[in-house]
Amino acid sequence: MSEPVIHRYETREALAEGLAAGVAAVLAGAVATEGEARLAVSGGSTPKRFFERLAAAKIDWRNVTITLVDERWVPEDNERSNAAMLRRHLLAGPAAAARFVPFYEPSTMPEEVFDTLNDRFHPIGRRFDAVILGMGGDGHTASWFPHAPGLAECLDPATHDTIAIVHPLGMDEPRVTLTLPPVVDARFLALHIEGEEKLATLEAAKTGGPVADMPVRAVLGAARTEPLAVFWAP
Ligand SMILES: O=C1O[C@H](COP(=O)(O)O)[C@@H](O)[C@H](O)[C@H]1O
Repeated sequence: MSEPVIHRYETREALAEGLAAGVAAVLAGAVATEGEARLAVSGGSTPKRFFERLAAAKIDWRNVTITLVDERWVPEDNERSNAAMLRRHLLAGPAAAARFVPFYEPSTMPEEVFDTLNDRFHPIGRRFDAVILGMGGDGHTASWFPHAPGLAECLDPATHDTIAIVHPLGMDEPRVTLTLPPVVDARFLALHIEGEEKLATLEAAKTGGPVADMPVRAVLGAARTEPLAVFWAP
């Protein structure tokens, strides 16, 4: 397990500014050298401020592809949709010119459209210029929930699938998520967390133990040239 580098900010605003500046530099660099850039971001509530700062970055968004790290299996008119949150906070202003690749397809269960989604994500999933993860208080990241049916498929380092389906215990909604390889193969990999409680969760994950108890350990334990960058503010 390589030690993550923790970037501590005094405020959530300063964190959003700092993370957005870093991600914008990575994307601009990829556009300049390769003609295009690929970014995967998390959903939930934490990234909103960061999205709004990033959306204003002066880069050639027409050559940037953005997708989610994971999605709740709900249509975009549902308030729990990560895609809807991303459209509101990131695909606004200059960043509206980016190409967005969503997970959700109308169907009752994601299993019905797994092949379509896997084919959709395969070309962009290897390899991302930047992946920004979030984390829940239970140690889940992406939609890798502790002991969830589907977790083993998510975390298989040898899988050729870019996405996996998860059925988190105690939740009605299925999830669709990137698998471990496209996440840990990202050029720039960051974990964006806020609050003392999440810092304590990260510290608990770092002490070691079963990955299925705290799936964020799969990221902490991945062999990478660059260490995981943690962006934290109280
Ligand atoms: O459900 C999810 O939760 C995590 C953490 O969300 P937050 O609201 O605590 O920031 C998020 O990273 C993930 O993308 C999302 O689907």
